[in-house]
Amino acid sequence: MFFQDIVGRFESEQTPFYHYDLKLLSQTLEACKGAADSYGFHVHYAMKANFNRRVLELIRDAGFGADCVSGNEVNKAIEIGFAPQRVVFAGVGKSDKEISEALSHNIFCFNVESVQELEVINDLALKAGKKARVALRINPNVDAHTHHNITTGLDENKFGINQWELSACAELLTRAQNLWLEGIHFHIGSQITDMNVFKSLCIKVNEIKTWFEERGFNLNVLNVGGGLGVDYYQPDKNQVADFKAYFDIFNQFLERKPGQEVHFELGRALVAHCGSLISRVLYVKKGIKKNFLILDAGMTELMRPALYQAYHKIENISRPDKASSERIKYDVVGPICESTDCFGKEVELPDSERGDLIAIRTAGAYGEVMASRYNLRDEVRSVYSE
Ligand SMILES: Cc1ncc(COP(=O)(O)O)c(C=O)c1O
Ligand SMILES: N[C@@H](CCCC[NH3+])C(=O)O
Repeated sequence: MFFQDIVGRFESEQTPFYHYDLKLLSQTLEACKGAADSYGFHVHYAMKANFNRRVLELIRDAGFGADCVSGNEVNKAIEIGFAPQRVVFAGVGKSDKEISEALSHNIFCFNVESVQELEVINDLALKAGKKARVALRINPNVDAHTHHNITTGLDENKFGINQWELSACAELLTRAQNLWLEGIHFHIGSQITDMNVFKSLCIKVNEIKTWFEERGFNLNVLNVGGGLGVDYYQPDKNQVADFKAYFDIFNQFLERKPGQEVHFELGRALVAHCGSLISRVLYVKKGIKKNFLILDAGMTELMRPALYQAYHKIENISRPDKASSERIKYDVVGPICESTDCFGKEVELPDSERGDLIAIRTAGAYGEVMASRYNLRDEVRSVYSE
């Protein structure tokens, strides 16, 4: 059992808290970096997945760049010590203030999501007396075959520049004095587990890259975004994602010229498994139709189940011995005043009692960062093991 060695230490901690296994994080980073390096690929960590300081420091030290989606993320990446030339800034609604600040940091590149944004960055760069490096985030209309709410690369999505606007971009780039085109950028969605999706993406990227090159544009960078999924059902079996298989697809199907760099923006696959939300059973309610385990953590600490009906494995880590004996079905819920505040329905667990510690697994990505103070909850704490 994953927590066997440390559950004693958790007893004295005030719950709920996020637990980060920094050793597992390091192993994951090493596996990813090794696989990427073997093809000469560059990975920018998608900070939106988790911007916990300790997590970021390890990622910085492992040699990753940072992919940011707000001015505050850019500032934090710089403050933590990511080199500005390894920082990229995407986002469909960058404010003038955010753009100007990022320009002042001399970040590597803006991933630009509309024709109008290109104009604005050009104007702001002119005012700042700079040349802004940009990549065009293009919406490739490739279906990521993931949850509808985390799909980003279809025509119906707000993200990226539509393909019918490419001529307008090309025209603008030819006359804009303060823009420098670095490359093209794509991100089609998250929690993608079907590798054929990435193959389809490569085919589309090749097509769009050719379109630009035929018009005389030189693309230094092909940025294919992130999206690699993890196994939420068997976190112990598949603790480290198969980065080799993932990068293999791009090595095989993406056409790149000598000197052309391939960039990735992985978030979830790097940090999901190292984090768990640890909570305590406050009450056990045995009903006629249902049994409820009421925890001291709720959707305010981990929003994914309420937002996407996402599955997270739930374990009673105070009672590992009973795993093979009688199990009871519980709806595992939080204290928040919302009916969707539920981590799992009909979850089979050992007969549980008030005070038991419950682990909600694979919560390192889009967990702590999406926490809220709704119901005036305390800010969620973090505990680490190395
Ligand atoms: C532009 C961009 N890049 C990278 C990511 C990271 O995605 P993931 O955590 O699925 O790897 C996201 C989030 O989906 C994103 O919007
Ligand atoms: N927040 C989402 C992923 C969205 C990624 C950002 N585009 C999740 O929890 O799965």
